[in-house]
Amino acid sequence: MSWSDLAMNGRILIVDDAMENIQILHHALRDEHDVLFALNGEKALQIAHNQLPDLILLDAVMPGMDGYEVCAALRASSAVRDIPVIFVTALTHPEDETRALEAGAVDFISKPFNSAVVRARVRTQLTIKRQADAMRELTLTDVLTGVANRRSFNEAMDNEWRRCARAEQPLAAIMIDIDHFKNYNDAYGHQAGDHCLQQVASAMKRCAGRPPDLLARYGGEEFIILLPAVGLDGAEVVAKRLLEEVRSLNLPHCASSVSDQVTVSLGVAAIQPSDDNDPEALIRAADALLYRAKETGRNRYCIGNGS
Ligand SMILES: Nc1nc2c(ncn2[C@@H]2O[C@H](COP(=O)(O)OP(=O)(O)OP(=O)(O)O)[C@@H](O)[C@H]2O)c(=O)[nH]1
Repeated sequence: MSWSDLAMNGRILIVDDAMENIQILHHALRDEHDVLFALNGEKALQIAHNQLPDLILLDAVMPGMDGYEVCAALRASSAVRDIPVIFVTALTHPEDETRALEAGAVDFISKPFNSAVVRARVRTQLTIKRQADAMRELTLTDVLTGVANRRSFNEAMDNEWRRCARAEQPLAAIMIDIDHFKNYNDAYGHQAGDHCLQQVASAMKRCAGRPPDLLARYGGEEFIILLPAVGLDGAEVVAKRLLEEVRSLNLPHCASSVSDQVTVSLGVAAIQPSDDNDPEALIRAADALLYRAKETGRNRYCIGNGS
């Protein structure tokens, strides 16, 4: 993607209580972007959460929830906190502009505005937003396999833990380790080892691909899958599929005592998150069960409840 691409084809939400103002902005932006609109603050928040626009153009003065309140509500929600907001308003005092910026807006445009200036400012903010998204993606992704990294996993675990505790739903984790991977590296070389990790990661991704499921690289050749709202029975289904999917890669492993192909061992645990336990309990349980799977022959899963 080039610099200029970063500034185009955004999803822009226009929020204004006057339809004619929306129409003018829509006219200014429609050739470069996908435009959504809302006639009040409540609707704007709903659309922001459901459609995750790249940028919001927000009127300050509206009946009911005004622009400042909308901005504060956006900033208070982690799902939409990073969507940049540009105020577009008939207010012109420096205090109004200051208040908007203090509420979290990234820019402030006074009406009447010039369409070319609005387009240029939207392009600038869109570019910044996309650069920030790309940076964030980099900090959360494992470079070799493209799956989530440990930091990303920790964030997801905290969120899902709280979500499952509130909803009184279970949370399952599967810890996965490639069998005799040191021998694999020694036999085939480190580069082949890297390639093996990539293929095993892709295979595992196919087994746990529903939106709340998360596959992460937990350590060198150790992976973890988090399965929100899944109990032990569901996790066992995923574990069986994982073993099968890795076997069906048919990757030769001449230095394994278990099989002539690459295999994995799994520790499968589930827990009911609450105030009386913590994420570590689930990880510890999955890790102990993985250890047991290794001890009892590898190329298998061991399963149990977290305490
Ligand atoms: N190629 C490659 N190897 C890695 C990477 N990260 C870790 N490893 C290797 O993974 C191996 C892990 O070996 P061990 O933890 O001793 O375990 P193992 O040989 O898999 O044996 P078991 O787990 O007991 O079946 C080490 O040799 C690490 O060097 C990586 O990114 N690329």
